[in-house]
Amino acid sequence: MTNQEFLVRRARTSDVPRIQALVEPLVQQRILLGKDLVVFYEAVQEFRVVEDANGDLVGCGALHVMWEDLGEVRTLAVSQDWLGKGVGHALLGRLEADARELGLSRLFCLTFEVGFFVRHDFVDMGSETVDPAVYAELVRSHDEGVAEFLDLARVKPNTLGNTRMLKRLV
Ligand SMILES: CC(=O)SCCNC(=O)CCNC(=O)[C@H](O)C(C)(C)COP(=O)(O)OP(=O)(O)OC[C@H]1O[C@@H](n2cnc3c(N)ncnc32)[C@H](O)[C@@H]1OP(=O)(O)O
Repeated sequence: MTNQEFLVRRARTSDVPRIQALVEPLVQQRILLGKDLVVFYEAVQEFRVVEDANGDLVGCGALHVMWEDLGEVRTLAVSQDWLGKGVGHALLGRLEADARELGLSRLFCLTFEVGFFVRHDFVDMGSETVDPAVYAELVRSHDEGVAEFLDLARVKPNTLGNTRMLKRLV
């Protein structure tokens, strides 16, 4: 355990059903986008999870690389019983460390939890996007998160009410 209460670790394939179960109530509330199990398995290397002293999975979060310098924090979720106990902070810190290790300098997220991310030095992107040459490359992606980053019209239903936020890693 990294402290007496919980451990942040890399996800394993055996965690995937528990990650989906953790996220499901938030999908029902339209806070997070629903994903099929196969999509979670394909992304398992992107995930960090938090387990409590009983080995129960109480949090998850993922880092998705979009471009040379750019990544996205995805599927950051903490179970109801563990909210406000530093699990989200620990997960985001680990994902940021992963991002630095990969050589990224900017982190994107799309969220309703603006206060939490502001307190972690994310800022509202407004209508900011990227330079035209990079835009032309990114727009070729089939990934929904990239489309959300670019603020494309086809993903407006996903972004409605959410805030596009960015953090520059130093
Ligand atoms: C990119 C995306 O995935 S966007 C989606 C973001 N996720 C969601 O919207 C899903 C729903 N929300 C959640 O699951 C959670 O609210 C999260 C992930 C946003 C935050 O998770 P939490 O574990 O509650 O965060 P954490 O406990 O670190 O911080 C929340 C507050 O708890 C308090 N807190 C932090 N550590 C402790 C602690 N050790 N003891 C008591 N309280 C604490 C602080 O007041 C903190 O406030 P701060 O934001 O000013 O630092």
